[in-house]
Amino acid sequence: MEKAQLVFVPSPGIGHLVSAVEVAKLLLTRQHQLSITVLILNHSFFDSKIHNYVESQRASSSPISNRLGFIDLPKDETEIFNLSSFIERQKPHVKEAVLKIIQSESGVESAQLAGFVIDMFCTSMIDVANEFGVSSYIFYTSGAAFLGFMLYVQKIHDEEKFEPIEFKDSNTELLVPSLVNPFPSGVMPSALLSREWLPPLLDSTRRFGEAKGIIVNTFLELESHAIESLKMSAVYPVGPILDVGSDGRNTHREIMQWLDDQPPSSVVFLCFGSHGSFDEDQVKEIAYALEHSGQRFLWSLRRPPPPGLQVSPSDYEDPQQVLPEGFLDRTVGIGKVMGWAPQVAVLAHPAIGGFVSHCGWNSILESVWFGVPVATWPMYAEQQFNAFEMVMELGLAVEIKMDYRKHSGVIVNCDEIERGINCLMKHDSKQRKKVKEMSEKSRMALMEGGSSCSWLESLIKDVMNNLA
Ligand SMILES: O=c1ccn([C@@H]2O[C@H](COP(=O)(O)OP(=O)(O)O[C@H]3O[C@H](CO)[C@@H](O)[C@H](O)[C@H]3O)[C@@H](O)[C@H]2O)c(=O)[nH]1
Repeated sequence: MEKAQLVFVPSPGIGHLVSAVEVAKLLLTRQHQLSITVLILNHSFFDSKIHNYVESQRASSSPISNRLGFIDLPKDETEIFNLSSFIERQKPHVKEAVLKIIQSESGVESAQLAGFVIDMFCTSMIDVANEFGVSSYIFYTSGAAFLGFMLYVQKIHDEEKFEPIEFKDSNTELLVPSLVNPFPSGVMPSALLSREWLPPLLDSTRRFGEAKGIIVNTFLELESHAIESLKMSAVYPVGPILDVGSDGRNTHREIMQWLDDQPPSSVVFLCFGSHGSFDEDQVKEIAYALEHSGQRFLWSLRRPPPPGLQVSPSDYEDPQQVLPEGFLDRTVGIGKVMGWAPQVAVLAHPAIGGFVSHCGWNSILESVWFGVPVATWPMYAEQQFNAFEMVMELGLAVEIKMDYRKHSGVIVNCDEIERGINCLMKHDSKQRKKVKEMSEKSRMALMEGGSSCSWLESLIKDVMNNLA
């Protein structure tokens, strides 16, 4: 069999990059004639997490390491960051990197370029794949229901002049093919209400049909209705694709040891993704709720970036400066406050009984994988949609809020938060039972003969056939 080469172009966010690299690893493990180069888009605004992650991947050694390469593209120094124009400016860099790969692969035993795997936000890279005369596959880092939602919104936007922002205030519902329940106006995802994000999102969605396939980070048993509703070119639900390797003990020994000392399923974990942070007033309401609830807790609390700066939140040197006076002393026996958390290791720990989450898709898949029920607190991007799906469609979450939006000025009060947390931590809830069952299904999906494993095989076959 001929050797094949794929080029991956992930979006430069940790929630996109990690799962793209994990898909690459899955493909390489199953197909030994394949090698993959991941192109790392580079901007001076990006935080060090991306760089550190890539370095850790470069340093790790496994049987597939010699077939998985990373290339850093030249750093873009443009002052104001706008994703779609940034991606557009990367095209010549991508082209140059791919030309170099092809030239270095010119021997007899060389691997032929079999296609591009392009992140859902980088669809303009289809143009570059076309220049090389190879197929494009989209990697969709969110769920199948949201993919179906975007396809539907794009259709009614183009055909019936549907405007998400007008719908949001209409108090009506949408009948979306990828959802079982009517979709209420209040949970229209923040990204679709943004002047900056809506046009590129619609542009990307319009181009999905040009791809030879769409690889979705989901699995059939989780989103069966949504997956079956997608009537378009090949969709490959090959998930859940997660990086569940670390046990957190190298970097967060003290926190992990504290968890070791807590009873099973007794701790509520609060964590809001790579861009989640709250103003001081909201932080205090969360603190009051935790204290009143009496539940054990582990809270990843992060400092918002300075106003107007599009950078990620950072960790507080001293979180006491935003917490109610004496909070840390009063809760010393039952809770911990920290910055960036080793989320996967925390969710894997038997002491964790519930997860207050912003509902980023990776966080959702991680909660499912480890069988931890979620309380929804969406903030940005498509998270309001995911919260709706988790509570109403899948029954895997309870609601703290489904329609919260970052920078909306709304403050969720402590009673509402406390009610949500107590509901989340109930031992015999139907959500807990259901998420445990789904956890087992998620693991089976990836086993030999499981649904995702079979989809992965068909994807590999399709990629290898490109060389025929
Ligand atoms: O303190 C933290 C916070 C996050 N994480 C990890 O970072 C990832 C975060 O991913 P995700 O939960 O998907 O959230 P975002 O970083 O917000 O991801 C973006 O990308 C996702 C995939 O497209 C979307 O679903 C989200 O809405 C979008 O904001 C997860 O693997 C977490 O385990 C940590 O390890 N520690």
